Amino acid sequence: MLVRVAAGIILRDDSVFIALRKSNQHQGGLWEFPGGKCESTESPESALSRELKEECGIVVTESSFFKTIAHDYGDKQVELCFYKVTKFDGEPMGSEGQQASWVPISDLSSYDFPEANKEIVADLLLS
Ligand SMILES: Nc1nc2c([nH]c(=O)n2[C@H]2C[C@H](O)[C@@H](COP(=O)(O)OP(=O)(O)OP(=O)(O)O)O2)c(=O)[nH]1
Ligand SMILES: [Mg+2]
Repeated sequence: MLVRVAAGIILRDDSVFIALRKSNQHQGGLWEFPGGKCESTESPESALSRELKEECGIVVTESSFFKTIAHDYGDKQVELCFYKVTKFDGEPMGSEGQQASWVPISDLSSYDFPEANKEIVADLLLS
């Protein structure tokens, strides 16, 4: 099963907004950049805006494509399109009851992310 996912690296000053995946979800208990699956005819940009509205309550007003990462989890193959979200309306929160918070980019290595995110986290730590 291959799923296309759009995820937002929501940035403000030197911090990034991350959320904890619920224990019953795939890769549960790990931190993520909020986002979700692209619907069949949906562009990644549209999926990003829709998912960040649903999951974090923000309206994306400026974003730029960062990187695509393909990863095989064995039970699931994902193609993750990461976008940097640099402007948005509203204050992000965990709208679906998930734990979420702003963390300094320099602290990202203290959080456990899914395997597919390791390269992105490394890129951010270097930037
Ligand atoms: N959103 C997000 N998903 C990630 C990241 N890293 C990573 O491996 N994934 C994987 C976990 C899931 O298999 C998939 C995303 O699916 P999802 O569960 O967020 O999708 P969704 O929001 O549409 O959720 P649902 O309604 O189908 O439960 O991508 C990440 O940083 N952000
Ligand atoms: Mg999601």
